[in-house]
Amino acid sequence: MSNTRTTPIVTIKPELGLHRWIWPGLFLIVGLIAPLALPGDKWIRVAALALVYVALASGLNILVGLTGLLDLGYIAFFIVGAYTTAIFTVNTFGPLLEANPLALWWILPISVLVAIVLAGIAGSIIGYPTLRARGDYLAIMTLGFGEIVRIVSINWTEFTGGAVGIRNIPPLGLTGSGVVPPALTYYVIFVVVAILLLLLASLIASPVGRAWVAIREDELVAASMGIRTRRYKLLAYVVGASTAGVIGVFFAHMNQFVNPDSFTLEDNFIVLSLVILGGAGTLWGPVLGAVLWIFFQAVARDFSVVQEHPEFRTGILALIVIVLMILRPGGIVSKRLELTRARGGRAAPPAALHSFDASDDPRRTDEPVLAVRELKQVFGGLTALESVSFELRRGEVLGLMGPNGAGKSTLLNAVSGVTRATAGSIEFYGERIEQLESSAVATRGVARTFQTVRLFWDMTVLENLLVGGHTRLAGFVPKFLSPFPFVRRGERRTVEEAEAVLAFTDTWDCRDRRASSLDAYQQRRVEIARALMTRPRMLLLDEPAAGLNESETRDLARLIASIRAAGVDVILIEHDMDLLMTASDRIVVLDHGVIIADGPPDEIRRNPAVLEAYLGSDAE
Ligand SMILES: Nc1ncnc2c1ncn2[C@@H]1O[C@H](COP(=O)(O)OP(=O)(O)OP(=O)(O)O)[C@@H](O)[C@H]1O
Repeated sequence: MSNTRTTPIVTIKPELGLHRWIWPGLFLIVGLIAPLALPGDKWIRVAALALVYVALASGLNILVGLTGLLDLGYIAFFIVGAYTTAIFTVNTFGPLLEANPLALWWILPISVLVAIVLAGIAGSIIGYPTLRARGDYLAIMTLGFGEIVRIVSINWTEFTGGAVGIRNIPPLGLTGSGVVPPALTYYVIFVVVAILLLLLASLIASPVGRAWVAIREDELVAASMGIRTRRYKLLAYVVGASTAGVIGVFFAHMNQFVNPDSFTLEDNFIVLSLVILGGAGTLWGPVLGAVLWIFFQAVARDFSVVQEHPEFRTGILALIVIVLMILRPGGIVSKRLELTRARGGRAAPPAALHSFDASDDPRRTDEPVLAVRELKQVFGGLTALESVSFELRRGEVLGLMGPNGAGKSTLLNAVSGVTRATAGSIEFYGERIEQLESSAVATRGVARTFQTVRLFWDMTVLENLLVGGHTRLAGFVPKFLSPFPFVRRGERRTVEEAEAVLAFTDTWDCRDRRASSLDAYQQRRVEIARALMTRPRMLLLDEPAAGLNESETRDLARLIASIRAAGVDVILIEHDMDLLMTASDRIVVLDHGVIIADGPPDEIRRNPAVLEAYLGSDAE
């Protein structure tokens, strides 16, 4: 069988030079001259409001666009920020500010810090229980949370002033009192939003951003690369919430009052629409979406039909989003996000794999690499595995065969932590791993591929491999600090390693190709390369030859042999008997969840129980 390409080849190279400064340059220039160019104070106020929505949409984009987590209660974090500063500057420090208005310049940073902490806590409160929820459940939970915060703001009268709200919040002037020109307020908000965008952009360009996109693309695979998915999802909530909290503070000072009418349920949908309109998952899409919408809304307000029916404005937004989703599903700025700028060489480096020399192995013991004992897996009424016991020894390729539905993939899922076994034990280098999450199993040195190839389709091949190398890119905290040289050095080293692995798996030519534009054999090899990037000690291959032709299968056998020679032990599930018999040192045969044979390929070939199970009546 030969492979046919179904999608055109898409090559994506990082933007270098001046090109990458177009959007930030445009934002800075337009942002700086806007108050000078706009006709009058009314429009400067509109521009300041647009900046508030830029920050809101960019923060929500971290959740919805990058990480793929729907949040319909996002405005709650904005409310937290706005009320924090209102309570601080009016209730707590009000008398002090009256006596000394300049005190605003130290009270404001405190307000911002407290807003970050409170909104961050609110973000983790909503984030934590929703970590296991997706889709509809997540949407409803976030919507509910948003409403709880709004209702609390209405009813907690002694703190929030109830329906009346809090008035006389100091303006964003240099003196902290008096009448402040709108242009000054605008520039303060512009600086804040520019800083927020810079922080978000550097976070997105760091390994954290790549981990978020990996979670959005395929959470299960991201976990099997060692990414602690719950931690990163929680981080996305905290970052998104803190962004809304900070801009909430400045919004309150801009308006000089807050009350429950300042924030409606509808605002959640508007901000979400702006993210989608501009381009979810892009850096500049939400910025553009917010600016266009707020200005459009301000223009529309002058039309009599909109004055009579203000609800038309939201209706128009909904209509625009629907039309855009049909014509341009990626949003106005549908430009793909760059997930690394690090570049290696132009020519293929020497093919190499981080090899494990058993003699230096500090964990070297006489124990087997993997010992599975009495493993049982029950799905509802179906027993997929029944008391399965076997071992993988050092330096071995272990074949796993059995008819369809025998339980092979179920076994691999249990070993790699994708599913939790019902009973029994799994030891990897003497350590019990059957209760561990798949990310923890991966960090201990177990990598895997999937029966149906599961790449991060929207990423390039190199980016796929960098996700595989994620756990080595410094600790959790430095992963945030992408602009700093030591993180970039780490990234460059990982890129070099990825390129060596690409050469090793003979996929160097695909380095900058979008994964979705690879042919079937390239996909298989890239999936193996990505697994090898985790520097595994054991590699689990689930039917890697499915869909390959004869010569590709022979190549694959050679690749498996060189992986083993590099010190990685392999468990190979395969229906292709030639490959299984040539590549394996020993074969375990499963049938109906039970091991019926375990021995060298020659013995298995002649084993009557195997012939009976595999070939049925043809065995005779
Ligand atoms: N998550 C699940 N929930 C319910 N049943 C499952 C689940 N996963 C697997 N099964 C069932 O467990 C049995 C074993 O399936 P498994 O995929 O492990 O077989 P396999 O040996 O890998 O087969 P194949 O060679 O066709 O991939 C099948 O009957 C399957 O329907």
